[in-house]
Amino acid sequence: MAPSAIELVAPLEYRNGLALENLSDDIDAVNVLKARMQRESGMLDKSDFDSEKDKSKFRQYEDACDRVKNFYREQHEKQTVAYNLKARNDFKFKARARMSIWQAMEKLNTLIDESDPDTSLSQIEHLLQSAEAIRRDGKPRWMQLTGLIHDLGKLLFFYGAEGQWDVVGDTFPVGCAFDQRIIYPDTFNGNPDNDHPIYGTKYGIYAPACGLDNIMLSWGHDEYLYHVVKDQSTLPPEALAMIRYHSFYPWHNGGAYMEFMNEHDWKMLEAVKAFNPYDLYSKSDDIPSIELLKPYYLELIDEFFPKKILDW
Ligand SMILES: O[C@H]1[C@H](O)[C@@H](O)[C@H](O)[C@@H](O)[C@H]1O
Ligand SMILES: [Fe+2]
Ligand SMILES: [Fe+2]
Repeated sequence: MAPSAIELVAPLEYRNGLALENLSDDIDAVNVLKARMQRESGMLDKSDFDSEKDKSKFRQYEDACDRVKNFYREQHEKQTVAYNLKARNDFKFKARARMSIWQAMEKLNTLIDESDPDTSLSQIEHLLQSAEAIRRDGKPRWMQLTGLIHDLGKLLFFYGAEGQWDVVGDTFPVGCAFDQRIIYPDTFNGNPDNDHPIYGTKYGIYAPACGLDNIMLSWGHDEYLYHVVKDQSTLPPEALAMIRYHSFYPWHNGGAYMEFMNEHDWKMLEAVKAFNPYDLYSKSDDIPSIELLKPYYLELIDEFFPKKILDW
């Protein structure tokens, strides 16, 4: 019988089954081993077990492992209006850290995103995969840089987050009814806002066509990074929208909450949709070489961030 992908790439301890029983599913196992093998051997070419996945295999939440399901249950129960007001207040008044973009990317290297059924690579690798996919397609430099930084808001995890539930995962508005197009919609039954007399209604605390800028999206890496980048870079509005709304899948992918959009949002929706495939599908690309790519991206960062050291 032909050896499986795991057997082909696994170091001896894995082949003997010692560590494999701890790994929840095949995709985790293959990604972790692939990353490790490539890092150790300096081999960065397409390998013969390459797991190029077909597009319908991404974001399969019904088949996801318990880690992902538990993550969303907790997030959907805890993202309330009250929590979101507190998070924004903390963001405004608490000092966090000062560092460069590249330092931020390196710091994120230890975070494995519990909400993500499609990758278990470290965040720096995901950022480089996204940026490289955008660059390969000949897209503008500001968009390449947006790919490179779009998830840096996950740094929040190290600065006062209550867990991963207020950092990663898809986003959705709070203060109005939770839409059925959000993944695992039933888990909102445990959210105290769900049957609130105002927050539980279609428009809630908002008015039709008020603009997404006036909607409070569940607090996490998108909203946080948007505020950091808006004030400290020269990136265009499209880049800011890509950052702020890239996790708002019920909107850009599901077509929910359109009633709140204004004219500007319709333009931004196009940008966010153009960005999405590079974020999502690059997760099955080869693992990029951080050291080889560093000089190119350091120059790109300098182009749009006038200050080397940012306030996070
Ligand atoms: O699990 C992922 C991950 O956390 C991404 O960074 C986020 O942008 C996505 O919306 C989410 O589904
Ligand atoms: Fe993200
Ligand atoms: Fe991402």
